[in-house]
Amino acid sequence: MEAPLQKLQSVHLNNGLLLDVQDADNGAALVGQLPPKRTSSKALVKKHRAHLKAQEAAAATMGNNGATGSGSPASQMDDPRPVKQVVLADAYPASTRSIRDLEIILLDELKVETHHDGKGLILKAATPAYRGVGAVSVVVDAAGNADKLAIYNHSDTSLLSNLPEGCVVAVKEPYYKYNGTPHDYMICVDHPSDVVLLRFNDPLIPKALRPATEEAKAALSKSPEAWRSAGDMAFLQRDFPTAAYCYTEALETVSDKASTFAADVYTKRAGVNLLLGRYDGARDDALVSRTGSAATDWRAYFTAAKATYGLCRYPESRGYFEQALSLAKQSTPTPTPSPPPTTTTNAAVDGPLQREHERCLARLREETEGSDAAYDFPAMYASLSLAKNQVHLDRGSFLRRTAVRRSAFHGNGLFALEPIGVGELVFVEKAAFMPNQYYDPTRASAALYATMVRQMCDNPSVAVEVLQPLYGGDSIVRTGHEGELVDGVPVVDVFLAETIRLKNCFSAPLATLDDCRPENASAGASASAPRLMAKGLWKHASYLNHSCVPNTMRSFLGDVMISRAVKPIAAGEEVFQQYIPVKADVRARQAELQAGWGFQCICPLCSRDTTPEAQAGHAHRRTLLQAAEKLASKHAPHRLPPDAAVRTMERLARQMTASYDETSRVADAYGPGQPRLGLVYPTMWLLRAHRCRHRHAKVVQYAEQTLQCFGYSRPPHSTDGNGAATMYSKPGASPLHTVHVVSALVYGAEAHRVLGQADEADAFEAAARLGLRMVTGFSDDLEVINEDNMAGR
Ligand SMILES: C[S@@+](CC[C@H](N)C(=O)[O-])C[C@H]1O[C@@H](n2cnc3c(N)ncnc32)[C@H](O)[C@@H]1O
Repeated sequence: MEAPLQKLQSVHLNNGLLLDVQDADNGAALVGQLPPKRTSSKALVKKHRAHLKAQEAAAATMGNNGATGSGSPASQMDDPRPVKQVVLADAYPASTRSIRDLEIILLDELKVETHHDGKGLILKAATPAYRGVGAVSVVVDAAGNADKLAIYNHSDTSLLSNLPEGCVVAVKEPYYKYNGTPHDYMICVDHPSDVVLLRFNDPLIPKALRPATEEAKAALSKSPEAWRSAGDMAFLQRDFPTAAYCYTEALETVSDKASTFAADVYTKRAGVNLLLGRYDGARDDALVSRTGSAATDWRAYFTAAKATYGLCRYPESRGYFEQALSLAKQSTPTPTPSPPPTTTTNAAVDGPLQREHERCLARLREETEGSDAAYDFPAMYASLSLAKNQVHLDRGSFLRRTAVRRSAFHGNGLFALEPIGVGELVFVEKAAFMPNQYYDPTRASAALYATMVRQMCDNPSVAVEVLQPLYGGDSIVRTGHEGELVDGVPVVDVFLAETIRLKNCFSAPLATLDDCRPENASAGASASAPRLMAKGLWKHASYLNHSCVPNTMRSFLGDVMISRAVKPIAAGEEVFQQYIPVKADVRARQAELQAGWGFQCICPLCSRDTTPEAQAGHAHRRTLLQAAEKLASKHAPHRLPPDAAVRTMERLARQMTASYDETSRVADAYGPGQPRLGLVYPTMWLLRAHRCRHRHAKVVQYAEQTLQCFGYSRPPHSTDGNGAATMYSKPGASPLHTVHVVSALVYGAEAHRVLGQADEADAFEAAARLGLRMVTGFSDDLEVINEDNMAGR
């Protein structure tokens, strides 16, 4: 399999610099060939050491200068680790074969720009690694050949992320890359599962690569007890990856895996795995560590409960908590004789175990009840803080009202399992992955990719749940072995991870509620200063197909996505979301969907907008809209625009209305209940301009017109309190709900009240409150969208 040479880029997350842009043209002639000349081992090591020295010196100089800005060692400690940006054009699958089934070759057999299918390398790191976007070291093979090895995407929890000097690794089905300058090549490992750390006494290691020093030889003959002590030492130094490694060696070398010694080491490794976020391993180790004695087994179940809590598998976690509680009670049941008679002195039961169990029960309540009360959204909102790193909220996912089914639109979709009323929760989902990094889109994407890959490497079950089922485009190849353990590590295909990320991730503000405030709504919206958002992946929401006029709306509180119905949804009906805010111009929005997600939308809005009759008036309406936008750019509506500007905008709105009316006469388009999105902009401008001038009757007029532009009728009065829901529930209509609908309702209510029309004002206000809850996920505080709060801006 020969990959074409591509321009390869690496993105440095700390400063967004492109670090490694190569012009690969010089290497094109060498594709599939042995390199004409090899650099000697001595020269490679010398150059590498010089490079390391220069890096150290640069770091020391920056430190001495007291540099604390981005790029300084101090700031890099806090910054996310650099990450390689994978280039999908270069995609190749991860190896799914054991190193033991591959033909072992030598470095001088590697061909340039070639994936060596069916082949493997056994290599020893001859130098300490240089760490940038990956770990780069000089490696040697059994014949004494040397070359450079770069491994990317390794989790910090693995010793391989540092590629320590002296370690011996197996590289499966290696890719040999031309590095852009003459005679410069490198073995490039993108998939973390394509490289495996070998134990020093692994029979695969050729004699020439076996430990030479007395110290290393002594390590080979270390007793299980000595490995355990080494693990304890590393643990005390908080070097958890090394501790896990040592405990593993202790377990590999102990003869009786069922001994109390082994149980003790399993317990220790479970604890370390828990600290490292390797929850699958923590649970498995904890369960293996059971000895049949209640006095120790309650701890094993407690660890298993915490590990499965970390994986958000609350029913399983509750099971372990219950076992832990029951055993803990048995182990030290010392009832106190004096009152109260039922209390025990068991600190575990009364302390952390009980507390953690209750926390788990709270998650289960959220998952099953899914009510506003169970979640307490205002408390979630109040707890959010970027500065304090509080964006990951401790909450369960309420998913039971919807399920994945085959969709008539595309592949799988999400379907309602029961009727869902307007404004009700459709689902609430905690992100599977969402780094706490609110960046511009490129850096936020890189951060999400890195988080996904690391968490999947650390937890095979997570890799299976993501890499096997989620849609990743039509061209991606799956082997069916994603997440499977091969040579002790889960198969993680980083190109597949990236394409899944691309198709399924969502951008999330810290809180949608804050995004709705007029003073924030336009902030950071330009291309040169894009709005800062985190990117995350929500597994259940990944099944949502798009509609420009969807029946749900999403909002965010930290890493929790809230989905509410904006129309009544019948049992069995497909649930849709809007992937991106809908543009009035159908060609522009179709182009965006095609470019981002590869499909042509056929929702009711797009179907109508693309008929020949609708298209006939399209060019005219676009010209009118451009004129309206130009006028609005000169005169902000809330800053008392001159009369002439108001008259011009009214004329443009009339002309636009006439154009829609004309289309509506000849086709089933743009009638009542069908949005006229081109009119939204001028109508909203007029609504705000008249509000600013206190022309209340005009405000009412344009509030109603704005509602019509989105496909709604004015909210009816009702004595039973259902008027608001009625507005959003018109059968057969395909309206579009946005925060602008809420603004129109709020300003309409305000004007009605000033005009003494209390019933109308109440109806508008009730509809606004319901509408705002759907937009923000929970709040109906209309003060949030009051434009008066941004006076002077
Ligand atoms: C996040 S996935 C949605 C779930 C996907 N249908 C599945 O089978 O898992 C996004 C992909 O679904 C497809 N898709 C979403 N909405 C669509 C629509 N309205 N019409 C056609 N394809 C759609 C596109 O291929 C898009 O890249």
